[in-house]
Formats: sequence, structure tokens, C-alpha cells
Amino acid sequence: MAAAPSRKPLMAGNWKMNNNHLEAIALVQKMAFALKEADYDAVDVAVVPPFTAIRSVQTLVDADKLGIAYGAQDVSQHASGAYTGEISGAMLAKLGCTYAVVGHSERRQYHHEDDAIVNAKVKAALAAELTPILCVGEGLDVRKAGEHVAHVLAQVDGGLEKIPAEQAEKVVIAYEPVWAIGTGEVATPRDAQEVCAAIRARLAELYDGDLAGKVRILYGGSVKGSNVAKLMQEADVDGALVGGASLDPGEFVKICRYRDLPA
Ligand SMILES: O=C(CO)COP(=O)(O)O
Repeated sequence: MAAAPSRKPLMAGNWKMNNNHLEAIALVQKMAFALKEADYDAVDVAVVPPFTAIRSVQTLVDADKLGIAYGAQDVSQHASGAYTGEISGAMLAKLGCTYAVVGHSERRQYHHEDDAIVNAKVKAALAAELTPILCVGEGLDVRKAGEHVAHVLAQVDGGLEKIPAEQAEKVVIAYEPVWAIGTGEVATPRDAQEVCAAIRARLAELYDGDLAGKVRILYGGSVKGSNVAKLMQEADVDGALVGGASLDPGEFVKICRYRDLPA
């Protein structure tokens, strides 16, 4: 069963530390050339370049009135001040960013971001009217121990702590099992669905009303044109956060057009 029609799928390309601002322009131009109105009607398309390329992407998107949204790979938990090297939510909003990825496993691992920091960053993004893409996911050891659902739900609880419903409903959650990131080892659709469904069930426990039915939950980890259609057939998978394959315009456009691919 595919995602509920009330949730428009989101295909977001996390470029990580790839593409300078000139390369970014070339990549977005190639994507924009291929993508048609019908594609944007069917899915929300976003690119998440490095900070240094956001201004160039903004200029291109504005000049050509492209339907591609964009965002940042991180955001400071602070609003402003003496935080050398940090970028605030307000700065990103001023650049026309729609999204801010928060709590990516690479930030958790290499920059020691814990759930409290991730929670502060989700709040900072929301305060700047950015849509946080809150990343959660277990490592291989946790999965092997069969504790993946509990681990991910603890990250969801931590990331959303003290965030009221009217804010939480704007959050996008990305389930990215660490063992599937950049490894070519994609989770099976069943594995992805198990965790995405558990996240939605947790949202229903945390918040009243239909919030859980509205929040988009993405899968990320070795998504490609060859596996996206099957993943998207799952009821609780509302899109993908794509790393490596988003650097190839042809492949990313294919992912955006998953409906045309054989499942
Ligand atoms: O980390 C990811 C997206 O944020 C996934 O990366 P890959 O698609 O390269 O596995």
C-alpha cells in the first residue's frame, strides 16, 4: 500500500560535502531541465547543498522560478552570537531555505551531537520557520541486537521533546539506518516500513488528533532508481532522503519519478 494521499511525497537530495557553488549550479540546472510540472505536482523535490552553495542555488531557483526547494545540512542551536563557524536558522531562512536537516547520523557520530543538541536544533529551525528534517536511525550493532525500534523511538522522543503539536506537525522525520548509509546495502521495504510505522505510532502516542497522519516520514540509506519504487509502496514511507544518488542528476530525477519505475 502506498503512502496516504494527504502526505505529498518528498524526495530530498543530501549532497553532504560535495559540490562547490559552481558545480551546484550545474547540477540544479540539469535537474531542472529534466523535471516537469507533473513531477512537481506529484512530489516535493528538494536539494540540500553545502552552506557555501546555498546562495547560488537560491539565485538560480529565483531567476528561473524553479519548483525545486532547498535547504541546509545543519543549523545552529543558537540564534546568534559568539559561535564561530555556526550558521543560524534566521540566516538560512533569509536565503530562502525551506528545510534544515538536523541530527544526521554523520553529525551525531563525528560531531558528537546527542538528542539534547538535536532537540535544540529542531527548535531553532522551527523558530526560524524552517522545516526540520529530523534524522534518526540505528547502527548495525543495535540492529543485530534487535533493539532498532526502541533505539529509533528514543531518538524521536529526544528530538521532539517539549515541541508542541502545532510545531511538531511541520517536522519531517527521516529514518536512516546507519548501516545502510553509503554502503549500497539498502534496507528492505519491510525493514523500512517496520520502523517508519513504529515512528508514526509513536507520534500518535505523543500528540493528539491526526498529527501522526500528517507528518512525512522518509527513508534514507542507499536509495537509488533501482530500489525506490519498492520502498515507496510501503504505507508509512513518504519519500526519501538521498545521499550519493542525488549527486547524479539522471538518477535523482529517476527517483523523483519513482511512479514510472517498475516496483
Ligand atoms: O545519509 C544519507 C542521506 O542523508 C544517505 O546516503 P546514501 O544515499 O549515500 O546512502
